[in-house]
Amino acid sequence: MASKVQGLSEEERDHLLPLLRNAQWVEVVGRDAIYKEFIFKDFNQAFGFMSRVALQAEKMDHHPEWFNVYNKVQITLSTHDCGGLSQRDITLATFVDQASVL
Ligand SMILES: C[C@H](O)[C@H](O)[C@H]1CNC2=NC(N)=NC(=O)C2=N1
Repeated sequence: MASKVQGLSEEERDHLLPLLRNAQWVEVVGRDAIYKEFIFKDFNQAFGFMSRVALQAEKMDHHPEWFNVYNKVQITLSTHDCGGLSQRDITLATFVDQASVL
């Protein structure tokens, strides 16, 4: 069974969510999750990005919900093990942003 993951505290949310919003992540309505859309030059760039994120996700054992068509990748991050946002989503969001500009 997946062990318990702590959700973000109110203090952590107050600190972290504005930083994420500055980086164009939005809070999903009706669900404790964050979302961002990435547009690349073409499918090759989009899939290269997804490959980098996929390898990191496996390393972290923390996986994105995502949707890709051609050059567009839409990503939702949330932690199923705590039913909402945790530090793991923040860490993965930071990695995703870095991987999107390589
Ligand atoms: C068993 C396995 O470690 C868990 O199910 C992991 C896998 N990847 C995961 N990914 C995400 N986004 N949330 C989780 O709670 C999660 N849990």
